[in-house]
Amino acid sequence: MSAQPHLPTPLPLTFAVPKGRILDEALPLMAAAGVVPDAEFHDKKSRALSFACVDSAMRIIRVRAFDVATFVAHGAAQAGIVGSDVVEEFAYPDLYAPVDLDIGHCRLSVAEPAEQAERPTAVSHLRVASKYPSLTRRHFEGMGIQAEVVKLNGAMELAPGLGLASRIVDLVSTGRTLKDNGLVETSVILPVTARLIVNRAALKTDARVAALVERFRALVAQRDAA
Ligand SMILES: Nc1ncnc2c1ncn2[C@@H]1O[C@H](COP(=O)(O)OP(=O)(O)OP(=O)(O)O)[C@@H](O)[C@H]1O
Ligand SMILES: O=P(O)(O)OC[C@H]1O[C@H](OP(=O)(O)OP(=O)(O)O)[C@H](O)[C@@H]1O
Repeated sequence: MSAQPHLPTPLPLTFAVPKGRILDEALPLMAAAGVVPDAEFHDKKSRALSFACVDSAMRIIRVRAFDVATFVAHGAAQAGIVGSDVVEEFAYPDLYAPVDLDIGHCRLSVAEPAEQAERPTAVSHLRVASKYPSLTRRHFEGMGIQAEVVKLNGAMELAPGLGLASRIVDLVSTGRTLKDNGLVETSVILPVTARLIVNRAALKTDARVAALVERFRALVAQRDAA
């Protein structure tokens, strides 16, 4: 009898998720698609960032939302879940977002102080505070305005009152944060939902990635039909 050829064990498929607010809505969908992290993932005291899965051929990494896209675009993770705001901001050519998961609904909007919005003036240049420099520049360019973006990572709403910028571009959900900081939404740049994202090369070369996309696709179709 001839010996079986020794085939290398494939590395676990790495699935990246953001650590914050999308996660609660994403976990049930992931579970239905067979992406189930082990108990340590839910242990608040654990400082681990990478977790085994019930399916030992997978692992989950938990990173910041913007970094989910970076890990997947560079092939360090093969798939993940992230908001379309992040997908559009980076526009990585190697990142493909094949499934709209219809969770994590919000919008990327321009906002400014209420009293300023009441007296609009024509301008050719603006200073805008945002975590989204690329989307911000593109939006204002489309209006013939050159936007100088002051990059902030949070608490954007403080910028106009403190003279850092005349406007902000930030995510809005209930509108409460804008209201409580004396700002009004003046235009919507992008409606946002969470997407399943995959690395394009991995999709072509790893059948497990294509199978994962099909499972998420089927789940979303099933939910839409219900
Ligand atoms: N009201 C909201 N504010 C911010 N993000 C929202 C909101 N509603 C939905 N989202 C989605 O959640 C994403 C942020 O996800 P999450 O909070 O999981 O990330 P995070 O890694 O904790 O973020 P950060 O890096 O800012 O700490 C946004 O990119 C967006 O797609
Ligand atoms: O319209 P709302 O329902 O008020 O939500 C919008 C707020 O939520 C997000 O901040 P988040 O709470 O994620 O904190 P962050 O400033 O750390 O991003 C976003 O940046 C807004 O500040």
